[in-house]
Amino acid sequence: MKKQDAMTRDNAAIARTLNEALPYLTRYDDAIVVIKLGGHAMGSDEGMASFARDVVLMRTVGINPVIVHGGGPMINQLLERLGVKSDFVRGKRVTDAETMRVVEMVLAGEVNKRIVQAINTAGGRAVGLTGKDADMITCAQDDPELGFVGTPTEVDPRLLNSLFRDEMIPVIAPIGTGENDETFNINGDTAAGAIAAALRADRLLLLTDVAGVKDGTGEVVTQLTAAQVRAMTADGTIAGGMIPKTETALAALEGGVRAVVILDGRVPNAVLLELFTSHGAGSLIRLDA
Ligand SMILES: Nc1ncnc2c1ncn2[C@@H]1O[C@H](COP(=O)(O)OP(=O)(O)O)[C@@H](O)[C@H]1O
Ligand SMILES: CC(=O)N[C@@H](CCC(=O)OP(=O)(O)O)C(=O)O
Repeated sequence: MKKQDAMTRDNAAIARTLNEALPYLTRYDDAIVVIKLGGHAMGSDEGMASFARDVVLMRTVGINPVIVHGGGPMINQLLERLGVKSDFVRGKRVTDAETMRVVEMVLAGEVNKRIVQAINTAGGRAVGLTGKDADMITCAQDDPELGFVGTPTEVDPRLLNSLFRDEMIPVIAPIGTGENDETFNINGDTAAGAIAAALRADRLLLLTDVAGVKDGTGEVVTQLTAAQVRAMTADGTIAGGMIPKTETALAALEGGVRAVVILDGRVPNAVLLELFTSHGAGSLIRLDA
């Protein structure tokens, strides 16, 4: 095929894609979409740049995106370099005072700023925060056995709402403050769920490293009700790292989030596929059918 013909064909495909996205673009106008970006879903620099462009595109078409990130693997790397041993109990990091310092340095410093910079390079205006800023996330201690691990008891969304008015993109590290001024380490999924509930978000997207919630035969279930999730947890189909994710999903739905999607963040343009096409990319969970 001649070069000119190929270009005409590519341009036609782009135009058709934009045309087909129109119903979705109008559906999500002014919607609040909270995206949890886990450490495992944060791949190469190209992957991060592509994710950042997706987020800027969302903002450009009138969505209010909020990024809540993890960074477990990056915390592990620094702890290892410092020779600090780290254990997990039921998916949560046992966090003593020294570990907490490292967690805050890595999440609020390195990881948060990497995402902020990628979004700004892509043409957005991202603002990096932790739950400490403007007293956004107040925590109670989770289980004393876990040390400085917190469960959000109150999320104040006012700062986020003012950022939306100025079309800025909040990027939030999962760290909160305790009633006695402690610094708490929050599981990234839990923090994203609590923030989404406080915002009554239209969507909470949990980006992970599997295609979605799988049934007993290993097939991804594309639509799930809260009742189905409970049944699949009770019979052991949902296990391991998927448990905190589905628990977060149910808590967020009960807190007023309209729908939660668990999807593979490593798939290029996963967020756009989910929001703007009929090929929803993962498992959509709602309270009722
Ligand atoms: N029913 C299920 N469907 C999909 N994944 C499941 C299921 N049950 C357990 N899992 C496990 O949950 C993992 C996702 O959790 P996790 O590794 O903690 O994600 P992340 O690091 O992105 O937070 C999957 O890689 C898979 O091994
Ligand atoms: C309490 C707790 O476990 N906090 C997590 C916070 C980071 C996180 O959640 O990172 P991922 O999303 O990449 O797993 C931790 O210390 O690893």
